[in-house]
Parts: sequence; structure tokens; C-alpha cells
Amino acid sequence: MAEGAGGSAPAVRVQGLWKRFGEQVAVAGIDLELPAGRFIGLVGPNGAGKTTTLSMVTGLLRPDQGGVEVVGHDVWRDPAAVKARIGILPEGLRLFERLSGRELLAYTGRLRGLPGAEVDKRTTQLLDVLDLAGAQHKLVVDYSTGMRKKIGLAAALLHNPEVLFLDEPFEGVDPVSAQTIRGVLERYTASGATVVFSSHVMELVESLCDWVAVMVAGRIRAHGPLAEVRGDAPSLQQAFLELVGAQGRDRGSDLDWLGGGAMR
Ligand SMILES: Nc1ncnc2c1ncn2[C@@H]1O[C@H](COP(=O)(O)OP(=O)(O)OP(=O)(O)O)[C@@H](O)[C@H]1O
Repeated sequence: MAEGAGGSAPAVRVQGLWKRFGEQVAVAGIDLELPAGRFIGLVGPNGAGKTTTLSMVTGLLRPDQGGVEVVGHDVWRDPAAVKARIGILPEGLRLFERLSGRELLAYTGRLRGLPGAEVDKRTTQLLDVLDLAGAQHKLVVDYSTGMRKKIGLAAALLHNPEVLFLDEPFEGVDPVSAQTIRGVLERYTASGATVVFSSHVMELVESLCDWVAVMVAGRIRAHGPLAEVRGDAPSLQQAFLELVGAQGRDRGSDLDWLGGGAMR
């Protein structure tokens, strides 16, 4: 196996990855290497294949063809080694609803094989940092969307993974919670860990990420350091619109009946 630029394995190496759902090609043979120790954004329009890609990279969905390695371990041949090294906050996160936030973290920690005292210590710290200490004894079923994202993030971080995968982590999260999540993620990557997250929000990706991959119609259209992908465009948003070929598109002008209040 070839080594990455820093002498260590890349966080993720994807080779010839395909996924079809019936006639629909969701991921069309992508090759991608994500460097370790970076804050990486996977961006693309609705239906581009981001969730399908992240699901295959994290071992949640079997590819039709191709391979994935995470920190040098094959996701399908050596799933236990990969799962021990990654944390996942998936889209449509399912949690054990009848546990309290604290119980959920205790359960997750023991499943991860951590000693009880360590789980207890990390749980208290994570609940505190993520502003959930006041809700720790509340059942998860009664958590708001933002609180669910935060407890899901705490569960994904508890075993101190090398790579953290987040599918739309800021969706439905208020600005204060977003700032809290952001702080935790920045601290995490500053220590050399890797974050890979998908988002539609370009301003967010631009302010958080130092490396991006742009996915369009199941393929990787551009990837590399943020400044390189942005190029001469004034913002990542502008570069993205150019890459997906949506610049200047104004489909709204077709809706000539919309607005004005008059019944027509
Ligand atoms: N389980 C499934 N069955 C059928 N088609 C699917 C399934 N999952 C995804 N697709 C299709 O595959 C394509 C890629 O979907 P995917 O959810 O990966 O895109 P995405 O980039 O994450 O989109 P979004 O930003 O809207 O969440 C879409 O056309 C979608 O309809």
C-alpha cells in the first residue's frame, strides 16, 4: 500500500467505488484520497451521492464494486479494525430513545470496550462541553433536533476515533449549538484527528474546512485544499455553482403564476 504525503496512510482511500439502486446510479466509480489530520468537507447538490458515499466508506452500505480503506484498513475485509477507529454521525440518526442522554453514552462507551470509570469521566466532560449536562437525565425521545445531534456527536466521539464522519451535522441546529459543535470539532482536528463531513452550506464548509471534495451526479468533480478548489472565484459558493453548472440559472422565472395574491 502506498503511503500518504506525510508518511502515514491517508484517512480514507476510495478506489473505483460504484453503487446503483436499480436504474439509478448513485455513485459512479469514484477514486478519492482524503488526507489525514484535515477538516474535510464533502459538498454537492441534492442527490449527488454524498450520503451513499459516506455510507459505503463507513461500512454501512456494501458497494457494488470498488474498495475503501480507512487509515490503512480495508472496510469490508477488516470491519472491526475500521469501526474501532471511526466515529459516525449518520443522516437520520437512530438513537436508543428510551435511554437518557447519560445512559446512552454509558451504553455506547461499554459497547466500545472502554472501562466504566473512563466512560463515566468522558461522559461527564462531553455532556458539559456540549451543553447537555442539564438534560443528561432526560430521555432521548424528548430531546430536540439540535440536542439529538449533540448527543449523537458525543456518542461518536466517546472512544476518541481517528476519523469522524458526519452527515449534515449542522442541519436543524441553532447558531449557539452550532458554535458549540464547531468548537468541539476544531479542538478535535487540532489534535491531529480527521473530520469528514457532508454539507450543502458553503459558508460553513468554507469557514471550517481546509480540504474539500465536490461531488456532482455520482462523481467527484473537484477535490483538494480549499484554496485550490475555490481557485479565482470570490467564494466557495461561487466556485461550487460554476462546478455544478448552475451559475445564472433562474428556474423561478417559469413560475409566472406565483405571488401577487390574486387567484388565477
Ligand atoms: N436506498 C435507495 N434506494 C433508491 N435510490 C436511492 C437510495 N439511496 C439513494 N438513492 C438515490 O441515489 C442518489 C444519491 O442519493 P444520496 O442520498 O447519496 O445523495 P446526497 O448527495 O446525499 O443528497 P442530499 O444532499 O439530498 O442528501 C439519489 O438519486 C437518490 O435518489
